[in-house]
Amino acid sequence: MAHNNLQSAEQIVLFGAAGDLSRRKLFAALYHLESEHLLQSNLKIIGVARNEYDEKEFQQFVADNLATFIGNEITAEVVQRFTARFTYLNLDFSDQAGYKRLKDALTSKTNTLYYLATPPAIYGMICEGLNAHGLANKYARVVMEKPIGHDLQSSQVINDQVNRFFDESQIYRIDHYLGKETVLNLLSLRFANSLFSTNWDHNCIDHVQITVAESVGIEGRWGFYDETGQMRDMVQNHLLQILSLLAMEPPTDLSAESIRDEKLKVIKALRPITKANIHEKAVRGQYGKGYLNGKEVPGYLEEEGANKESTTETFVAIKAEIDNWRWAGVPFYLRTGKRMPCKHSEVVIYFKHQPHNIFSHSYAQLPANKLTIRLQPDEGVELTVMNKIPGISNEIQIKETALDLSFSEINENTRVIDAYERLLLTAIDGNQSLFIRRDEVEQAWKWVDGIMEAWNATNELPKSYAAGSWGPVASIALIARDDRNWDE
Ligand SMILES: NC(=O)C1=CN([C@@H]2O[C@H](COP(=O)(O)OP(=O)(O)OC[C@H]3O[C@@H](n4cnc5c(N)ncnc54)[C@H](OP(=O)(O)O)[C@@H]3O)[C@@H](O)[C@H]2O)C=CC1
Ligand SMILES: O=C1O[C@H](COP(=O)(O)O)[C@@H](O)[C@H](O)[C@H]1O
Repeated sequence: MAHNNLQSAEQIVLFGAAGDLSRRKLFAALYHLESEHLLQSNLKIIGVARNEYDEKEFQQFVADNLATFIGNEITAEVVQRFTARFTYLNLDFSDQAGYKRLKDALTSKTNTLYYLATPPAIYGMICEGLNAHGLANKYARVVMEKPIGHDLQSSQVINDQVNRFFDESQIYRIDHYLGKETVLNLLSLRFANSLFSTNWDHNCIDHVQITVAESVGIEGRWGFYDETGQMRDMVQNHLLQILSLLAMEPPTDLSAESIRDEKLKVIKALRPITKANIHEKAVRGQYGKGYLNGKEVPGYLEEEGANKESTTETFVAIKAEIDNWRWAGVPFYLRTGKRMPCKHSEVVIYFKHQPHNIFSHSYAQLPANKLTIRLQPDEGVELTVMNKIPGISNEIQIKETALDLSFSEINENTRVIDAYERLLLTAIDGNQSLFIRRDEVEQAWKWVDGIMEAWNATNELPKSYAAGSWGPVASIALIARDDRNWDE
């Protein structure tokens, strides 16, 4: 088994270089790193896919996609410098003998990052090809895209296939939410501010809400999405990663292992949701037709390529509970869906009410303090506090006031870095802290599988909601039962 020596990669091999992810995200992210002079001058990138391109044609393909997906911001000089790094190899990944050509195209004994931008089902086959030609060596690291499997068992199969040839220290499992500025800021907010770190538990916090709403529908990938659904596509990875960063104990330092150890403990402590309590704890929905920005949009079953019988969920709401000392009695309400009114992701921490109200002339019940972390768009942090209304009246009058830290205002001239830029740079540098360890992925599947099994056992269909709404009525009831409301 090879172990990586943690120096910067000098070669990137991009498997699936003609695919959607490469075209839309990876070329653009690497281009931005190039334009900011963050790529070493000797870094080479080899695109590998089935299509027939020669080197010049592939460089043109990269340039065309930069123009499409970045647009006017690109400059000819940077495009020229960037595309000159690319070569191309035509390879069917099932052709094990063909990896000899890849070996010949690479410089040996050089740190090499293999980016698997392909369907996860063929990760094992690619790793086997690399190994057969001596490329799964100590100079290699592998980036794997999500989803790693469809459930715990299939995820174990993929992880086993890759782990046969690569040590965990060489494997970088992507969850692009961990590359987002605002998600990373959860660490600084929690652990660099005593105001929050000393008030971050069941003594002070009433409950937490995590919303990841998207206005997009299925965007021409019905087949893929229908096999997956919102639970596997968003909850198993992105929402559980956000939840574990919010709920974890302070890591001893910022190293990959310290953070991953703490995140794992949170996922392990999630209380199982079973057939016995599924109705109380979780809601799944599927969008019907509706209106978004004044325009009629089709329902999930009317999308192009849809199977009219599909029961796949496009919306999930969950009341998650963490069975540990810090979070006893503090629910974490999660919700995520497609075709919601707008793209809007946020975390809201509701603090506890004051034990006694001396301002009852102003408020029958004092509103609790609330910390809102806007993940996207309009990234920022807002804390609501009670404040005196200026004036000379006999009684002190108070009102709820927001301390608003909008990132675009405080970082006015700073470009918002795309998650893939940061993730690629850290993977090139051999830093695993923003990537997910195998046990985290598998523990997350275990919890999610339990919920999926419970749903299947009920034989109930997902609840319908109109496109452009905030999800099925049942998701409002889920939180209203506890005498709470979703943040508006
Ligand atoms: N697209 C996105 O926004 C996101 C994608 N992902 C993940 O990234 C990965 C790639 O997704 P995406 O780019 O959308 O998928 P695509 O299907 O668009 O691209 C996959 C690429 O792999 C190539 N490929 C597949 N099988 C073989 C093979 N046997 N031999 C040679 N080439 C092969 C395809 O070639 P060909 O065209 O010839 O089939 C294509 O170039 C997946 O794991 C996906 O889940 C994750 C998050 C977002
Ligand atoms: O991983 C995925 O994420 C996107 C949402 O990502 P964001 O960065 O735009 O919030 C989602 O649309 C997609 O279905 C899912 O696979």
